[in-house]
Amino acid sequence: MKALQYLNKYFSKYKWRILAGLLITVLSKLLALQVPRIIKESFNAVEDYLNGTITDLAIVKEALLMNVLLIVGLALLSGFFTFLMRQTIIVTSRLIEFDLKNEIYQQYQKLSLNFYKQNRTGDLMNRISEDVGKVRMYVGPAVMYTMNMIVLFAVGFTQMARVDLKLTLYTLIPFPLLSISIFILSRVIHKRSTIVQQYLSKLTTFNQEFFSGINVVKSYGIEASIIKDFDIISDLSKEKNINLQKANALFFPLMIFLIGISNLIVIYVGGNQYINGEIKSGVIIEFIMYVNILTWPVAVVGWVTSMVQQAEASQARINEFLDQEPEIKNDSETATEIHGKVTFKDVTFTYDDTNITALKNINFTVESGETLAILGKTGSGKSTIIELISRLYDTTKGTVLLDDKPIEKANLNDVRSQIGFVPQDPFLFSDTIGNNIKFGKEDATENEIIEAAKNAVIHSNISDFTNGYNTILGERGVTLSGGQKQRVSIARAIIKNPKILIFDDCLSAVDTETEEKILSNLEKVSKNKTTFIISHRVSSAKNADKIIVLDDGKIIQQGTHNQLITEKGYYKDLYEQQLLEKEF
Ligand SMILES: Nc1ncnc2c1ncn2[C@@H]1O[C@H](COP(=O)(O)OP(=O)(O)OP(=O)(O)O)[C@@H](O)[C@H]1O
Repeated sequence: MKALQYLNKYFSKYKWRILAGLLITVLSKLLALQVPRIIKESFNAVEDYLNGTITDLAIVKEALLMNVLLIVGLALLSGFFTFLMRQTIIVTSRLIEFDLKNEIYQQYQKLSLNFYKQNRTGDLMNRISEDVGKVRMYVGPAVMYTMNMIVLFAVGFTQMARVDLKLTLYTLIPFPLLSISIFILSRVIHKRSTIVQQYLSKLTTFNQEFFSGINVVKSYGIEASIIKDFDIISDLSKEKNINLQKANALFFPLMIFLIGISNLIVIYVGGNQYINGEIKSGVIIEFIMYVNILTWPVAVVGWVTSMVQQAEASQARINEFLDQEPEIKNDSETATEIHGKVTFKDVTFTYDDTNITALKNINFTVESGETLAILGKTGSGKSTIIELISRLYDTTKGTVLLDDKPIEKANLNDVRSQIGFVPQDPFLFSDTIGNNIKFGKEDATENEIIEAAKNAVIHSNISDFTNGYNTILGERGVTLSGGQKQRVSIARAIIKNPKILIFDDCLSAVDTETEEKILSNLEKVSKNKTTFIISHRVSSAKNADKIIVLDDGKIIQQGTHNQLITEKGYYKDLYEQQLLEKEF
């Protein structure tokens, strides 16, 4: 129950609704439990007439009619209160479900990049949907059935004991057996449903990866082997589901069997008491009705226990994420004005998950408004530098300074809002092209969007689409080419008008002519902005104020284009090689 304590704050938030639910439950059950007594009185009246205690038939008939009307009235009222009970408690559980989902979602937004690397998407989705659903069963139905059971049992038992204590005790003999066996069965159901849940998670993750990689699957023609893998998981999932259903199927027969035993006891013991003249026949009918009313809450004990156990397991999984502190925290609440000077001072960085030291003792300074080009072989650490500037990670050793102060001291939101980042593999949302560009500046006007698109040399492509900037992208819309996606992503960064612009190898998918155009536009746009250009092409780097060349996480060359082409090394080789390629 420890994990579930987390939900107490929500119980406290909705305490008045829950208390109202409790009150309504008490009323509804008090009314429902009057019915057996009224039926007993009706039977007793008939019995009294038959054995001559009452002689006036009209009185008996009138009593019967009154009782029938009373029962109908009670049933209607009790039904109305049951409706209200569900309205209060189940609605409260939906409100708590809503709050909890929002809380998890907000936490997902806060958590750092590493968290997303360590956890699979299917798992993240399951915790916010399936697990929250299980927790809702605890805050809703489990609470409602528990209230129901306590009220029914307390009131029902008192009423029965008042009528006949001996018969009450006999009637209740099978009840502990009933609750113990249902408790055991519920544990089995719980274990099996946990396994079913795990397989559901595996299936979700499998499908999610398959749909994301559909291009690769189709182009490699490996559908058959994917189907085979899917069959294996889904076969196991089916087997586990059948196992669960076998246990579920035992639930009702077991309950009906034990109710039957209780009824037999009432008939046998009550029948003997009747023969001995200790009770009237109406009491037997009354007790049979109590047995049937009380069995359900007893049976529900096991079910509720299993619901609580499942909710406990789910809440523990949710807490695991909620308790995680974001690795990158915003330590400064005060606003920070960003000018854009970036300094790396003896920076070393090791990725936790792979233990790869991607940067080793890096030192450089880029003045505000300057452009730095970063070149180097693949895997040399270029993107890692960018990740440290955007504070997606913090350094392992050394310091990144922003405007001469450690970047950790700056307000994280201000840092990120002053960075326009174009990643290597741009991501566009399933939305219109215009909205994808506006993503960088929500209140951008149409003219600003067009201006940014022109600077990214994508405007004419967009204009060629029938719906222009209103063209929908993504699953149900147009698929852009790699180069077009890169340029929309560049427009998104430009429109933001940030102090720092970062282009991570984002011109790789455009031809050299378009690259030239974009670079010349960028020169205008990036005036007074600190700009980082990562590239494998000298053409992208040559106009930069500074160039650094990385190899295996270390700076092996730095200087300007004119300096580096005269220096023996990677840059000169690359320059000559690309010059030759151009000539051919
Ligand atoms: N998120 C990560 N987790 C663990 N290791 C990583 C991660 N990202 C990069 N690495 C490793 O760090 C090293 C540097 O990677 P980085 O992406 O910075 O290189 P790069 O120079 O940008 O390469 P490319 O030109 O191919 O984009 C590589 O060995 C890579 O495998």
